[in-house]
Amino acid sequence: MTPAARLSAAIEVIGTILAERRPAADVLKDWGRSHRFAGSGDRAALASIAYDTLRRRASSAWIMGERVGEETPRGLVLGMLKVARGLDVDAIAALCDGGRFAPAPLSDKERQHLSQASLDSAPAPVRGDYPEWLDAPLAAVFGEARAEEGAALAERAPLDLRVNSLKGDVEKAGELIAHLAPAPGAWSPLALRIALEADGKAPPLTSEPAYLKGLVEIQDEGSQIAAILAAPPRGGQVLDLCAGGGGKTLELAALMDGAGQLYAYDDDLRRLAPIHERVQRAGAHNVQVRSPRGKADVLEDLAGRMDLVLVDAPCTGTGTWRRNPDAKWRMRPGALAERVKEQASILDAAAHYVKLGGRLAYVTCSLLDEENVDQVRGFLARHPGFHLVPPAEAALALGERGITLRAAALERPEGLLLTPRRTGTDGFFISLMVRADQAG
Ligand SMILES: C[S@@+](CC[C@H](N)C(=O)[O-])C[C@H]1O[C@@H](n2cnc3c(N)ncnc32)[C@H](O)[C@@H]1O
Repeated sequence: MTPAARLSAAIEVIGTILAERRPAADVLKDWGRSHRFAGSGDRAALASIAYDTLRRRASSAWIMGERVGEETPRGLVLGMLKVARGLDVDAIAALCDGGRFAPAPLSDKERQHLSQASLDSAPAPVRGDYPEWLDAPLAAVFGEARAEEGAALAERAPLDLRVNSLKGDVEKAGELIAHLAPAPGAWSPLALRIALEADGKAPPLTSEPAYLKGLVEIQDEGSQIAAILAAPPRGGQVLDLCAGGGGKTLELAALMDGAGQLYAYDDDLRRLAPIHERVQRAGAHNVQVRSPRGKADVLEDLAGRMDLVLVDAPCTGTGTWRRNPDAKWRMRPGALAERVKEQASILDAAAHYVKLGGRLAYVTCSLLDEENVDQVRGFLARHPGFHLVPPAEAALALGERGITLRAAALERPEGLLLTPRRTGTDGFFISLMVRADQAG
């Protein structure tokens, strides 16, 4: 396919994503199935145009004189070429030459917008590329910086790896994947960062021997920091209550040096399923997966026994918009209210497993106070036996890097908030509490 034909295909795909409100990945997969002639390079280029357009939806629409919700797929893609890829009007016109598979030539109005419009006077939700209804919640957290925070969340995310210390060290991993030019992480001593290719494509990491042998895992550095700050004690008893596919479970196991016992639970059997194979691959022998079994209480024997309970809570995922740009436009106020309710109930359940002197780590990949500091305040009010661990103390788990992390992150008494703009990671909130009183 020519670059112009890829552009036409992207306009069609964006039209379907917006009209049917379906996840971009599904629509792109369907497109690939019904266009078998397209090669992997075409599919990757198309995905890259579609995701960049979704990342910059509000600013792309603004540039073309349109508004989110009333915009045209063509306007969005053309606007994106200017705001995200920096193409000038002549370069865009050259792609839209009206040829057989190319988009129609630019109209005078489109030419005018592409050559003259700017984001300078645009409101924060446009400059930050997020839905208008989230302006007030984001302003409550970031104030005047919300547009810059949003803009950083509208960038492409790098590919972060975590070296599995149960299988080897950073040097060994670095040698095995030297051809991918990994750079050390800024905070996590076991993080390696791989730059994306020009079109935003990530290398096929899961086919690398280092991955197949369990020496490296794919994990955003923010997620890595969350598990490090949770500081699972070596030889201790730890419960990962919302383990999902086991991203943090594997890291906790490595931080525990494979000693002690780590229980991994998730109330969704399907989400938990990949953990079995991942635990094997990682050589994480101290992990015991507790799968839900109908109404049976599969964690009953752990009550009051845990040195650490990690609640990596279900959340709106506002901190991961770089990786899921279509999710930010699908998010609705009702979903936020729903997550807040779930989080409070999971936190209450988690308290039950923490032993006296044990800790509760609350983590979300959300940026919103409702899911973060408010949630922690609510929990402490309902559970007076728990006290906050000051973020300064929690950050000590990172040694000297903890000092710079605190300076970079948004620090509140309840915890630390990492963001792409501040820490170059996905957005993560991390709060630590200790059970100081039997009352719980
Ligand atoms: C943010 S994800 C976990 C990601 C995972 N810890 C990782 O690092 O890959 C949140 C998880 O919480 C699970 N969950 C939701 N409600 C739950 C509940 N009441 N008890 C346990 N897990 C729950 C969801 O199924 C989901 O897998």
